[in-house]
Amino acid sequence: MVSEKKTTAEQMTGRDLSELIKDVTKDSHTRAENTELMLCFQKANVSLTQYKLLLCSLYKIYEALEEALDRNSNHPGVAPIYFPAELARLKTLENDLEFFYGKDWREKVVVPTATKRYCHRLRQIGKENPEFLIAHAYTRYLGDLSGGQVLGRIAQKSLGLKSSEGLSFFVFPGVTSPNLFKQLYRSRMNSVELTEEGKNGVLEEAVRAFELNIQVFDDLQKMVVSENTQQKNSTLSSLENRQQIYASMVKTSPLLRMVLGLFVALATVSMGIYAL
Ligand code: HEM
Repeated sequence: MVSEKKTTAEQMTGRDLSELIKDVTKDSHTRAENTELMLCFQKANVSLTQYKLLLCSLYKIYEALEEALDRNSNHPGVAPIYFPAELARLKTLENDLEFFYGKDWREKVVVPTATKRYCHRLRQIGKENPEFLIAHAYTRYLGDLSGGQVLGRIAQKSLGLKSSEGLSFFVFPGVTSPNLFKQLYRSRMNSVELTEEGKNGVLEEAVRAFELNIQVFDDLQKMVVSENTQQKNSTLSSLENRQQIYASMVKTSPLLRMVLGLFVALATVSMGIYAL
């Protein structure tokens, strides 16, 4: 289920991890780009609800990812790709959430089941297979430094935000050139010593990481649809309530009925005079 594109031992021989990981996640990347949420971004059609819900989930995901990376920063499978000063996103997400939700944002963070599942997996491998964190760090950070940069500009335009308020997640002050940094990151990934089994494990984990992201985007989109439906229903029901109140007022008050009758008669006569 996890390995979408099996990489044979022959195909793997002599190839760097950074090349292999890009190869095995190619189809997953296309699927992630084509989720409804990501398509909304690409069409510059992101609503504030969508963006705020995405920030909540990213906050929980980076909290779990960065906790696991920090705890394993000396592990030989993690140390070479550990770049907290350049990459850490947790603080930026806290700032953005405070901007949108206010001081008590922590009480307002809501996430779907898929996000909880993703965080659970991150905590689990942090304890059991820290070298698999390479796959998750690659999927998130290199994605943020690639398509993520365009998504930030689109979000700013879609939401009509001034400056970078609410968008610090997309800004990497410690990375002067995303392309150069990605090259360095790839070379560090390639320097990690892994057995064939370990390498395969990382590749499978990368496909899983994309899958977990896709599930989060799909769940978030369902939440957005259900929030919009709830809002529509509550607008409709308040309209219905108002209509019922007017109707019962007319029914119960003879005076009001008389005034309304007089008003209708006057309007009819005025229209008649106007027509002459
Ligand atoms: C609107 C959605 C997206 C667009 C337009 C987009 C676009 C891109 C582009 C243009 C690149 C650079 C490709 C290259 O250098 O060859 C890239 C790389 C990457 N993207 Fe995305 N992306 C999107 C969504 C995602 C998502 C959702 C993830 C992961 C959850 C992701 C993960 C990555 C990764 C890991 C890379 C680095 C690939 C590598 O160099 O090995 N992307 N993306």
